[in-house]
Amino acid sequence: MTQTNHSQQQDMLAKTGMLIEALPYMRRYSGKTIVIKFGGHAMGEAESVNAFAADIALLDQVGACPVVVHGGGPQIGQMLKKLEIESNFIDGLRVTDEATISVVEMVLAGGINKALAAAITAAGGKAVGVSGKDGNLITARKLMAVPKQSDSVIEHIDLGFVGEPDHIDTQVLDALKARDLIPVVAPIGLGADGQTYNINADTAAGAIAAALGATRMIMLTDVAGVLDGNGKLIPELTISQAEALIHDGTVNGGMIPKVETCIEAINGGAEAAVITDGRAQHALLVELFTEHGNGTLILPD
Ligand SMILES: Nc1ncnc2c1ncn2[C@@H]1O[C@H](COP(=O)(O)OP(=O)(O)O)[C@@H](O)[C@H]1O
Ligand SMILES: CC(=O)N[C@@H](CCC(=O)OP(=O)(O)O)C(=O)O
Repeated sequence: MTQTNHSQQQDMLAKTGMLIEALPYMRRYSGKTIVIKFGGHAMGEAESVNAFAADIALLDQVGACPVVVHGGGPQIGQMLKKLEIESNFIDGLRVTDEATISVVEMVLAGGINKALAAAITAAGGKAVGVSGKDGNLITARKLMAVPKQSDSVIEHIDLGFVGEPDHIDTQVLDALKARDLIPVVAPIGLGADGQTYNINADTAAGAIAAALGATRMIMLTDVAGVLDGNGKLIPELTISQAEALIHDGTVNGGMIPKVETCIEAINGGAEAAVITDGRAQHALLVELFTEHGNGTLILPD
């Protein structure tokens, strides 16, 4: 036997071992809905999109029901810059005027949504891209920014066409899932007033996970998960423990809305949520098909 054949054989044996270890977890998620939020930062280059797409196709092939909700903040920013449209964020939300909402919809629903559905399909899954405007999936209401006290005057901040989900109609998702099609959702909502709203992708994923009663909502971001005061990953948190970390300031900045969204998703009907690093290779598969996963698992109390 040549050296190459020997090492190929070793490699195959290692892969088989991994497969055998993963089998019970694959069974655990068979027929279960997994909502995955794929953020614009986690997307990075085409390579990361293709790797993510392959993981989603595999999840589908082993019998789980993945539902992808994607972001695209950095990509929207690039397009706005190209078009010389100024863009500002308040508390992590993009102030969205009329010109901006057209660009947001074009980039999310027109560009990223279709590219992601095509990548998953090319990887062997059959994905269908929709936006929250399709089949009343996300009915949105204008998001009223939390008023801030400044010199005892309450400042109301108008974010323009930024919305929050008012109602999720799961019919479109249920129909796709029933035909073994993988839904890929762009976080755009339609108001009862006919207005198109820009919705933060984390918020949209949380609302969809709650409405579907998902077994897991997995948020792929660019940190390992929720970190403690020493920067060490916390593998598991109950809702009360997560709330305490927000309260004492350990969880701050962009991690606050992420953890809050996980808590809301669980309180709304999802079984558990995970925050993990989407840049790590096969983050999704490691999370679901190994005993301890690799991020922070948030569970009900
Ligand atoms: N306790 C914490 N654990 C992990 N990240 C934290 C924590 N507190 C604040 N953060 C910050 O939150 C960021 C993640 O939020 P954000 O940048 O909004 O993610 P995304 O772009 O994926 O939506 C981290 O990069 C980190 O700087
Ligand atoms: C209201 C609001 O801020 N919407 C976001 C929607 C995209 C998003 O959330 O993308 P990431 O997950 O990549 O950040 C935006 O316009 O950037």
